[in-house]
Amino acid sequence: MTTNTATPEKTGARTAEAATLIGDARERIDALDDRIIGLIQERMAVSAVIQESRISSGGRRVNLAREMEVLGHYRDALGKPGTSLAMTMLELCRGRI
Ligand SMILES: C=C(O[C@@H]1C=C(C(=O)O)C=C[C@H]1O)C(=O)O
Repeated sequence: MTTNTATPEKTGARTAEAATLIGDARERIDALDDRIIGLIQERMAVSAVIQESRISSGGRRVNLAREMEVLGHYRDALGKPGTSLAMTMLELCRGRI
């Protein structure tokens, strides 16, 4: 746990109270981002196992029908930007196509 040293200068807040609140919330965001990055790295590893297994069996790395399901899942949950997020994540997991 880091000590909150947020100042109005660092946060854009106009009062010390708002700066403290923003500093605390930014610490939570940084912790969430660390967890999100960890989950993405875990997803990349699981995806690699699937891709390697398929390639070893004579198949292709990419399965577009499955990717459409993944894209739809993110779009349903997050709207149009969810599709962009899922496309970036798929690129992280299987490279550029
Ligand atoms: C992981 C798979 O392989 C590839 C990677 C995907 C993914 O990371 O979600 C989805 C489809 C495939 O292009 C899979 O087929 O499930």
